[in-house]
Amino acid sequence: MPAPQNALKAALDDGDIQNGLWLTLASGAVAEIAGKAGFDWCLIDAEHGPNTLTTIQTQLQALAGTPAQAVVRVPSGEDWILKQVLDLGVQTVVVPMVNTAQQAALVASAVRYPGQGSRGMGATLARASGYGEIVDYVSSANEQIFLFVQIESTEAVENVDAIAATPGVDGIFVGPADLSADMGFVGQMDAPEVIAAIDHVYERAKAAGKAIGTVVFDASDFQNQIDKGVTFLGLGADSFALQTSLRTLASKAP
Ligand SMILES: O=C(O)C(=O)C[C@H](O)[C@@H](O)CO
Repeated sequence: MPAPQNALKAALDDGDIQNGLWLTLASGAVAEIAGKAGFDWCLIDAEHGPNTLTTIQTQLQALAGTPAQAVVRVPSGEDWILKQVLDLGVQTVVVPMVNTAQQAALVASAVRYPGQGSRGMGATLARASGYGEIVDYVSSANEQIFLFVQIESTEAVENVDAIAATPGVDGIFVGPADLSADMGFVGQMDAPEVIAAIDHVYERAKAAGKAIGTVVFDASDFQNQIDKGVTFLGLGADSFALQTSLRTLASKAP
């Protein structure tokens, strides 16, 4: 029995648009609600969300019972955290703050087993292999991994061609908040200079044949992103609960 097929990878490899939600609340219940809502994917954010390996596992278990595919953004591209997260069973990972081709190569190596990388051997006892049930996991896992690296600094934009050309990098994810801040436009993700840099990254990622991802919080921008070639599109976050609460209060009888 081989590793489970990564349906999100298959869809992105086909160029299909995949809409998702950012999970920032580290809640299994919220992950389950979001997974049932109809998103193609739900991303467990361990960079900015208050997540531990235990909360990541809980959310993966919750999402397993829903149609949504699970994605994890790790806090950083260090091999030890990638190993632990992959052993929990996720197959699509987003790595923040990748600024050079050298960093991209190290991350690409960390997410695949020897032959294509240097991922540590431990999954035969872990959730990723069904605690040993998937006897061919190690020999089939590499091909089901989908790695997004984040371009979110001026340095990364300058290096985007080399990063995108790195073997094992499957997608290029633009972090508009961090990129704009690094460019000197803190909080101004729609500054013309920022938009121009993002458009450049999109064009170079397309030229390299890589999937393009980003996350936006303004519904009026969704189609614009898709028109530019984004297929892995975050439409918001679970912290929308606040917005829903405010709208509910605003609609109450006087
Ligand atoms: O820099 C960014 O923008 C991202 O990487 C996405 C944010 O971290 C996410 O929390 C949405 O603001």
